[in-house]
Amino acid sequence: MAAQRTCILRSFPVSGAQRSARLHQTPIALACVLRHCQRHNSTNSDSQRPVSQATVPDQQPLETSHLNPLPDDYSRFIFQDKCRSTIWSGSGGDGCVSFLREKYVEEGPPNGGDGGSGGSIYIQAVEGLTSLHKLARRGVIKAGRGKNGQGKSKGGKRGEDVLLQVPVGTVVREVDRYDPVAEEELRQRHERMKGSEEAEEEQEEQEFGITSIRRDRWVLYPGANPSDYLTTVFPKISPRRQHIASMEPKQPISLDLSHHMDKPMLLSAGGVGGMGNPHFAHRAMSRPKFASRGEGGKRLELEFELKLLADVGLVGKPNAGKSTLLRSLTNSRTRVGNWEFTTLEPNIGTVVIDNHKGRPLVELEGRKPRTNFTIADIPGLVEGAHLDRGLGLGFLRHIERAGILAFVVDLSVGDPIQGLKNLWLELGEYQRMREAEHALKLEELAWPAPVDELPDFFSSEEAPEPTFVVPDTSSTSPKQDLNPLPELKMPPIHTKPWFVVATKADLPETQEQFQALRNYLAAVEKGEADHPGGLQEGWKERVCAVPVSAIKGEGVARIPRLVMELLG
Ligand SMILES: Nc1nc2c(ncn2[C@@H]2O[C@H](COP(=O)(O)OP(=O)(O)OP(=O)(O)O)[C@@H](O)[C@H]2O)c(=O)[nH]1
Ligand SMILES: [Mg+2]
Repeated sequence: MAAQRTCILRSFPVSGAQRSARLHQTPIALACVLRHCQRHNSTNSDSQRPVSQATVPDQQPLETSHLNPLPDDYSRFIFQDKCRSTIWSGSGGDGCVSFLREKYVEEGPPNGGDGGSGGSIYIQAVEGLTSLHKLARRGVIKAGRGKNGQGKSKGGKRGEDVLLQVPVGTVVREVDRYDPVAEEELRQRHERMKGSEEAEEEQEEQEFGITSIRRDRWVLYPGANPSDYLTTVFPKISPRRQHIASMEPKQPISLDLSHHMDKPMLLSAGGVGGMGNPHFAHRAMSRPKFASRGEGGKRLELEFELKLLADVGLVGKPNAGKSTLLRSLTNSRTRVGNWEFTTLEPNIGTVVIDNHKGRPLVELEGRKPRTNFTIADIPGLVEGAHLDRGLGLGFLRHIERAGILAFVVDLSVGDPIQGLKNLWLELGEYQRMREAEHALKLEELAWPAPVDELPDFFSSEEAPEPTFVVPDTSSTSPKQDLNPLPELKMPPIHTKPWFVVATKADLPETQEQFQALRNYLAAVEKGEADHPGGLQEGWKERVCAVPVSAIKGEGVARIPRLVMELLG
């Protein structure tokens, strides 16, 4: 076993399998990776043999090309579909204590500048990104802190904003939050509710506590003694937020970024800068020797989950030719190989239908003309994938949102009709799993929150305003982890339009198989045969099979036209 492991490490440096092993760390997945490696090694051992040789035993081996590449001719695609990040919006800079100093002006008026506000965090879903790995790598993300104000009424510089760009189809969910402004509001409210007398007593008891609170909120003139924090009479100011904070999403954050966003969206506004000493000047105190500190930045712990958003999802058994089909339709350089589980991570490709001439080939009624559409290729589904065989059903979530499903069946292996039925069976199981999951989440939500979780002072007559309710930020409560992702409004899989791509039609003795498949689909369309998934309400309006030889690029031109018809 040790020798085998060493062999994997040495002979599989391209890291596709290693990445996958990290992603799917189940024994089954690991077994698949091992199998993959063994196959990879066996391919390497007779490395000069063209890939298609095994597929076409009696024919001349096809020349290597874009559609029949060597096993090493593929682009590396780093894929990560889930990650958790901690983001900190920037704290505001402190206000400045300063006074005008000029010749003949002995005691000038205060002129301390305000602190700059902290940087905010924005999010934007953009087309073209297909993975969350860049975000995952960043770990803790911090926006810049605002600079402190300076003398001569110079305001501090704003902190740097941070923009998080994520792929379209990302779901963002809040796990935990720490908001110092909300905490301060809560503290002040608590004080008010307790009554001034009690508060005074408490103040005396907790002198040290008060000192630290005051130190957190106020800046004294340079050279002041620490005891001055107790003797100085500070005005009462309530915590402040930047105006843009009103544009933050409602808490707890749950976003479904299913469209390309032209403009970034505010996720967390930075803390507002502190006020310089001129703000506190009044008739009784014309030269205040203190300024306020900037508000602290907010911490958000967010979970990101990507569900690829493609127009068409390719579903097929391993080695059916899905990736070759993707290569023939798009410029994708996804890996192709004559062994199962060549594809271990989803791939997405764009089919350009306007020939780069700026005029769309297909105009859709009442919709913006499309110049392209996207196709997602996922790892193959083996029989019994719902029992976690092969790579399981997990990757199906990436085609869950696809508008159209394309079932890729290999005409050269077994009965294509049975193959199609098996694929539908797995889809049906996946749909059932999703429904059960959904029901479970609804059940969890229906449970009322235990009363003892609420802070004790909430039980008094005055009900708290919702904005002041801050979750317990000292630790991430396990209950919060159970919160479901926002429910995605998606039609059930079986109601989506679908068609069949019958591949490897160039191989001998595939004609009869295709005829049988075509007759079966015609019968399904007419209602003479059952839906392949045995679903009464399944979509069967215009089901058809397209014979192709993806490896030669033959017959594939019909697919974009068909997709555009179905999308319209
Ligand atoms: N003769 C012939 N061979 C094909 C055709 N399409 C694919 N192949 C071959 O079939 C093998 C598997 O192709 P892939 O595209 O990697 O299959 P896949 O469905 O992506 O496989 P997994 O990624 O393992 O799920 C490769 O050796 C291809 O060269 C075709 O139309 N004709
Ligand atoms: Mg593949």
